[in-house]
Amino acid sequence: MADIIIKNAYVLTMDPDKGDIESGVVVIEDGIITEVGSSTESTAEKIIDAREGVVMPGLVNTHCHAGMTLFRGYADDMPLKEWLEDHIWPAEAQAGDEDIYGGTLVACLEMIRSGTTAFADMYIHMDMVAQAVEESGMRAALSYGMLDFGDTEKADAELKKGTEFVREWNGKADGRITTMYGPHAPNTCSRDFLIRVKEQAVRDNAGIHIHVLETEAELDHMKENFGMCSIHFLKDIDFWGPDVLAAHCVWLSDGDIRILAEHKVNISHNVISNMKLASGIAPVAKLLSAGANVTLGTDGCASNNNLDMFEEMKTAALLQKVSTMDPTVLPASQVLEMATVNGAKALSINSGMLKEGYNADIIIVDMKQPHLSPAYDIASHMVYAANGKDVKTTIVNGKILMEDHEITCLDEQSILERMKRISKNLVSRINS
Ligand SMILES: CSC[C@H]1O[C@@H](n2cnc3c(O)ncnc32)[C@H](O)[C@@H]1O
Ligand SMILES: [Zn+2]
Repeated sequence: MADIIIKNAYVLTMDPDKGDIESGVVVIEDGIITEVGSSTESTAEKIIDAREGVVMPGLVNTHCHAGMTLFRGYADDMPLKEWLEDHIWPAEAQAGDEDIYGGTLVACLEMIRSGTTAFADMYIHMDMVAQAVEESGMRAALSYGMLDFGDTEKADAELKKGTEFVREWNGKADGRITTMYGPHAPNTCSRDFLIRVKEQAVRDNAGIHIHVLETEAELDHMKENFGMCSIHFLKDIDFWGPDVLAAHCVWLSDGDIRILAEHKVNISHNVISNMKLASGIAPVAKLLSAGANVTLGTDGCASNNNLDMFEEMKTAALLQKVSTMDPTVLPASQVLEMATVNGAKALSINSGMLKEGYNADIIIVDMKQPHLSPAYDIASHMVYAANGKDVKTTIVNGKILMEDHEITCLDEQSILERMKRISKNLVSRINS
């Protein structure tokens, strides 16, 4: 007998071999999708009637700092350097284990509610982040964010912490947690440190998550100090490869785009954060044309200021169209691919499609709503008309984390109460 059968659904499989199914079923057993389309199986522990709903793969958020829900609305309307150096970093220095744990739980609630089933995170107090992810039921690729600023003692300590985290948590939570190395950026990590991180990641067979060319200031810094941009600098030290997840990638030349595509680097496009911090417009249409694996991420809550991947999809499509003055770029189907199939590939997880043998990371979107009516083209609605609040059911690894808008995996009220308490205490510590 199956664990879950979802029936009577419009199934947006994202599987190119199968396409969409008007009224089909998805069967789940032991956390894995065992059938999609039609099924001979009619009994299951749980049957979900998804009539008037769209069943699709959960969205994959490829760049996040989940604990930063703590700083949602804390420092707005300024450029990255000032935002980080004068506000966020001093505030993070005051945050402790309890704060990051509480902030990450809020992020998990927000992501589950808005249809994200997996995310890549780079942050601090990572044992607490991993504990929160384990409890939430979500899937995540976690990395401890390391900065050395050229200080060799700090570099040693940071790499030790990063390595311990990678080794301790990889494969934990029934395989839902995987780990990566997280050197912060080429302008906050020294050349030697980045070389050591790459060597360590290769030894541990782990991926690397890094911010790259987010701002023009980074480009200027790299040119002044190394005579080349971050993309060429990282190429020079043999850093690039399909194991790397590069967030932002805004300030790219055509040559940089070729390097990223040739080395099969995964790129996380963080359009809303880039717009809010006025960092610039990433050349996403060109990256996709060059064959790069472009995915979507929200970045942290302090530069977005939410974790809704539906907003990210729509904004990514619209900004590329208007900035290239070409309405044909980033059509809805391609944006959906970025948020599902491409994201799963970047995190090396067997998710992102509804297909036999894939992880049962699935969401159901409620279509019985004025803003989704009529429904000629489901992909169009998912990108241009829907939002995170339309997600009514979220399943990860075959476990229901939200059903009919009701969170089933976490105690939502107590998490929100905890956030009130910890944020108040944190701000009073920062201001004292
Ligand atoms: C050391 S953990 C990660 C580190 O990154 C900071 N951060 C958050 N958003 C951004 C961004 O857009 N660019 C660069 N760094 C960012 C976060 O506050 C943590 O300190
Ligand atoms: Zn970031």
